[in-house]
Amino acid sequence: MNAVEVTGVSKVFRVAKGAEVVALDSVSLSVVPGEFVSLIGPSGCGKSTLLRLIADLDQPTAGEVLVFGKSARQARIDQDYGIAFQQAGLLPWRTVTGNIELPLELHGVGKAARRARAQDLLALVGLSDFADRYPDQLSGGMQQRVAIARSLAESPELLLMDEPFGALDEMTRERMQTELVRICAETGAAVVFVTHSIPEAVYLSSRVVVMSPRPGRIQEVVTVGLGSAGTRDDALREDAAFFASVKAVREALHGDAVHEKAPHSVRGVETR
Ligand SMILES: Nc1ncnc2c1ncn2[C@@H]1O[C@H](COP(=O)(O)OP(=O)(O)OP(=O)(O)O)[C@@H](O)[C@H]1O
Repeated sequence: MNAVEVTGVSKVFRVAKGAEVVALDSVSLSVVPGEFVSLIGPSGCGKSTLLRLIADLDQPTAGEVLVFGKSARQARIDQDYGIAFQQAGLLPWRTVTGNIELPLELHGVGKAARRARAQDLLALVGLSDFADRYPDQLSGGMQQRVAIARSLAESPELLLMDEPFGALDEMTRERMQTELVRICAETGAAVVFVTHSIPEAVYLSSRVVVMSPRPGRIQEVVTVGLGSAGTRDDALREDAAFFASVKAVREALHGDAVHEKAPHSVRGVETR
């Protein structure tokens, strides 16, 4: 059974004066268990919309979204996935441990079990020494690591991540990417990951889904053959195979620019 099955999904937003924005048009995508899939594409191509539909934070205008064979709504009710978005979204009045324990607390997990789980997760993201700090006492990168730990609290088999490293400096970002790959290898979670960074998408993913805007469609899916998550380390960033995949994704994105130009020139000819 697929972790995510998106079939023929369209999303139309009604905006001012009856106008419509076709954010997604007939998008289909399958993500198998344990697979890391990135969504990349120009601003406004519908990446966040697609992730929000999978997370049932919004509903499709047409088509179907299944998560582990259930409706998106049922999967949300059953908390079948963890979510980490760009803003860490931590509760400022709770300690790091309190934030990580929150989803467990909401599901009635006992105090001792919650504490033990939080300690494991803090070790996993390298923040054991910061368990009793408050979010505003941490750097942005540390806060995002806490958010990732929280998204992993219930050992989800699926993580939905929308630019979780977007605000980080390049060095912290690369370290976080390495940590995320390690975490996924350890937990076997599938991931749907939205990013603007080609190297980030290539480093993390087994497949990179390249999207195009107006209307948002899947333009190309680039398979990245860089080995399993467990074998990906920093040396990979200097590897010829890595650069080849970066080039393939870049070309897929540039293909979009070529497609966009063509109709304009045709229209120009028609109006003359
Ligand atoms: N709630 C909304 N109401 C109206 N239009 C929306 C809404 N949410 C998204 N859109 C529109 O849908 C399109 C896709 O937006 P979305 O945020 O999914 O793109 P994106 O690829 O994630 O962009 P970015 O890379 O800039 O984050 C855009 O044209 C956006 O303006």
